[in-house]
Amino acid sequence: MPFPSSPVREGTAPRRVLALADDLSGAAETAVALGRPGRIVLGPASLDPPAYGEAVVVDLDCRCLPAAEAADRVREALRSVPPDVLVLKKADSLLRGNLAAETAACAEGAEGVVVATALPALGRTVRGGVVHLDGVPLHTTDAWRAESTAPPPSISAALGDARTTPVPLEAIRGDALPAVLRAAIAAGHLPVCDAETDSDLDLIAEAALACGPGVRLTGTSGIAAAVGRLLRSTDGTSAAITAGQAAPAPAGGGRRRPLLVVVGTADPSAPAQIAQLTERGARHVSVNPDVMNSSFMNSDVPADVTVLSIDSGPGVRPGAGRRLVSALARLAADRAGDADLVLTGGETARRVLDALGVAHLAPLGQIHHGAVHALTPDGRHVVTRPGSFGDTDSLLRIATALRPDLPHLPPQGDFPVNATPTADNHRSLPLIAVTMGDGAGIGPEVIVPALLHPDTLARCRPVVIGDTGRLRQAAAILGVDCDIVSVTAPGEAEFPPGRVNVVDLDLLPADLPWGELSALAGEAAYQYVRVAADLAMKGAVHGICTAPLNKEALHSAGHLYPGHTELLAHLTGVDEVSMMLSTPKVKVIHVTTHIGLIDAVRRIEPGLVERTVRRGHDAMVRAGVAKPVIGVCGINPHAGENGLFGYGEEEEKIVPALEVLRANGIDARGPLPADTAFFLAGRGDYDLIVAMYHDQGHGPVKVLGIESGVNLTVGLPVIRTSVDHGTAFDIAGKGVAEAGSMVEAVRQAAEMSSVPVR
Ligand SMILES: NC(=O)C1=CN([C@@H]2O[C@H](COP(=O)(O)OP(=O)(O)OC[C@H]3O[C@@H](n4cnc5c(N)ncnc54)[C@H](O)[C@@H]3O)[C@@H](O)[C@H]2O)C=CC1
Ligand SMILES: NCC(=O)COP(=O)(O)O
Repeated sequence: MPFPSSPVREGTAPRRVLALADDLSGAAETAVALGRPGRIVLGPASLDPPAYGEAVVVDLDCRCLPAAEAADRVREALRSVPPDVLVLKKADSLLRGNLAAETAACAEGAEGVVVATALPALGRTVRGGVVHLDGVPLHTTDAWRAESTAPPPSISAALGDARTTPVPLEAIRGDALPAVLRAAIAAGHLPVCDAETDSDLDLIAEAALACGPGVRLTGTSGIAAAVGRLLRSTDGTSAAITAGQAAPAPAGGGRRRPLLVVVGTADPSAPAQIAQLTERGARHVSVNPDVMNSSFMNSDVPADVTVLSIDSGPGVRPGAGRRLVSALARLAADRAGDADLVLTGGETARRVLDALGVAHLAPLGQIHHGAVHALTPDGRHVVTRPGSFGDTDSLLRIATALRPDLPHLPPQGDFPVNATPTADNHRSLPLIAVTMGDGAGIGPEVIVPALLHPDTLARCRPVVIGDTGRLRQAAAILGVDCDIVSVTAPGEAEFPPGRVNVVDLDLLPADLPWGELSALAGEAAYQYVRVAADLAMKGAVHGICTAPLNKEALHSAGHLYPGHTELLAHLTGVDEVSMMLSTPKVKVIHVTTHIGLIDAVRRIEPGLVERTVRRGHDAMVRAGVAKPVIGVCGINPHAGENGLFGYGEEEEKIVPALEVLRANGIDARGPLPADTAFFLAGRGDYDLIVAMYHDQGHGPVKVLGIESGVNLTVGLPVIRTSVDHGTAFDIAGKGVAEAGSMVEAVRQAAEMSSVPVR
C-alpha cells in the first residue's frame, strides 16, 4: 500500500513547507497565505531546506522563461528536498506561465501531484475543470489580452500531455475524497480539483496531505492558505503572518525614509491608482526608459512619496514590455537610495530587488489581497503586488499603510500645514472602536480628552462603543466643551473639530456612582467589548482600543474572563494570545498573565515559551526591528543560579525552547535574571523582554510611568491596544486622571490598522 490512509492529525502533519513560485509577487502572496514563519527567497539560488515549523517560498523567476528552462529550475529546487517537507508548486490563477512543464517537473520524484487552482477570494473558481472569473469561463474573457497565445479552455488543456482526472465538486464535498485522490494518483493521473469556496480548498488540502508525505500540491495562494490553516490546526499554532492584516507602519524614530512607488504594469487600472496618490501630494515621474531623459535621472528620490511609472505615450513601441521593465527597474534601483519601496508587477519587483542585491525577504503581512508587506535583510520595507491586483485605491492603501500621515501631504502646495483633515482625506484614516470600559472608573474621563486630541484626529477616526450620557458627564466634570454625539454605526461618524462620536449602547443609569464596583457596569463593559469585537471581525472598524474594565465587576456580571485579553481571544475564536506592554524604553511580552503565581509556574512549559517568544519576535519584526534581540527571563531569583534556587525550572521549562528558537535563527537569549533584564533592556541591550509571569513584566514597566505605556494583544485576528492602567476607582469622577496612556493607545491602534476600502 503506497499510501497511509490515516487522516491528518496532530503530530502527523508536515511541519515544514517549501513552495515554488514563478514570480516574486506570487511568491510573496503564497508566503502570506501560508501564514507560517519563514522567508521569501529570490531564487533560483541554492537554498537551505525550511527549518521545522517554517515555510520557505522561492521565487524561481521563471514566468517568462522557455518551458524547458522553467522546468529545470523546478527540478533543481527540488533536487535535495528532504522527504518530510511538504512541496507546493504555486500556479497562476489565470493559468499563465509554464504550468504544464513545471507541474511535470514537480511530479518527478513525487508520489503524485494534486492540482487545485481556484482562488475564491478573487472570484476565481474551478467548475467542471474550467477556471471561471466571477462565473465566466476564463477562455471567454480578455484576461489573457497581454499574452501571445489564447487562454486554455480547461486546466487539463493547460497541463498539456499530463494525464488528468477531473474531481468534481460533489467528490470534493463527499466523504470519499482521499480515496478519490489516491485512486487517481495510483493510476498515474493528476487529480484536477474543482473548488468554489475556501472550504472546498480546506477539504482538498486535508485529503491531499492524508495521501502521504510524497504527494505534492499545485495551486494558487488559495490552496496555500488552506494548507496554512490545516497545519495550524494540527500543530496548535496561530498564524505568524495574518493574511488581510497590515503590519504596523515603519517606526517613526529618526529620519524618515522616502517612499518610492514603482509601477511596472500596463494594467488599465494603473493611471487611476497613481492619480489617487498624486491627489495626496505624491510626486509622479513618468519616464520613457528608451530615452532616459527624465529630470528624475538628475535628482535623488525626494523626501516623502515619489511614483515612478513607464511613460506609455506614443514613443513607446508595443512589445517592448520586458526590456522597458528592466530599464525601469535599473532606473528605480539607481535612485532608490534607502527609500522604502512599493513595487507593482512581479517582474518589476524582482528586477528592482535584484538590482539592489536583495536575496531574501521576511514577510510581515498583507495590506490587501496580494499587496504583501515584507522587510529586506537591511531593514528596508517593501510592498510587492501583482500588476493586475487591487482596486483603484490600491496604491493609496499601500502608501498610507506605510506612511499613515500621507493624506496630510499638501497637494499643489496650497494646503495649510496645520490644517484640520478634510472630510474627504479623513475617510482614508482607519476607524478605531474605543470601548468605554467600566463606566464607574476613569475610562470616560480619559477617553474624552484623548479623542479630542489633535494627534488622535490626525491619525484615525475614533468612535466610542459606550454610553453617550456617561461621556457627557465626564466632559462636564473635566470642564471640556465638546459635542458628544450618538451614531448608529461607526461608518456614519463625522469628525468636525470638537466632536466625539459614540455608538451608544445606553446601558448605564444616569445616577451610576463613580468609583464603586457594580455588576451593572461590569455587564456594560462586557457588552462594549463584545460589540467592538463583532465590528472588527466584520471589518466595520479597523482596530480596537480598550479603556479599562474592572475584573471583579466583570465577574460579578457573570463573565468569568481574566481580562480583555482572554475575552477578545474568545470572541474572535483564537486559542492562544500574548499580552505585550510597550513603552518607548522597554517592551515586554508575557508567557502567563492573569493566573496565580503557583499556577503560572505550573503552566510554563517549553512549547508555551517558544510560541510566546515567536509571537513577540514577529510583532517586533512587523514593527520594523528586522533582527530583534530578545531577552528571556528566568523564573527563580538569579534565573536559578545554576540550581541554587528553585527546582531546575529554568532548565526544564525555558532552555529547551531557547534551543529550538535559536536553531530557527531567532536571537533569544537567557534565561536571564529578571531583576537585571529590565535594566539591560532600558539601556538598549534588548529590543524585547519575555517575562514569565504578570508582575515580573508589569512591575518594571509601571515604574516608567502610567502615561506612556500601552498594552497590546499579540496573536488576535484584529488589532487591539489598551491603556496600561486600571479603573482607578480611587480617583474616578474627580477629573484628575492622566489621559496620556489613552492617547498613546489610540495612536498605536491607528498605526497598526490598515487603511479602509472606501
Ligand atoms: N486594561 C484594563 O482593562 C486594566 C484593568 N485593570 C483593572 O482595574 C482595576 C483596578 O486595578 P488597580 O490594580 O487598582 O490599578 P489601577 O491602575 O486602576 O490603579 C493603581 C493606582 O494608579 C492610579 N492611576 C491609575 N491610572 C491612572 C491615571 N490614568 N492617572 C492617574 N492615576 C492613575 C490609581 O489612582 C491608583 O492609585 C482592577 O480590576 C484591574 O484588574 C488593571 C489594569 C488594566
Ligand atoms: N495587568 C494588565 C491588565 O490587567 C489588563 O488586562 P487586559 O484587560 O488587557 O486583559
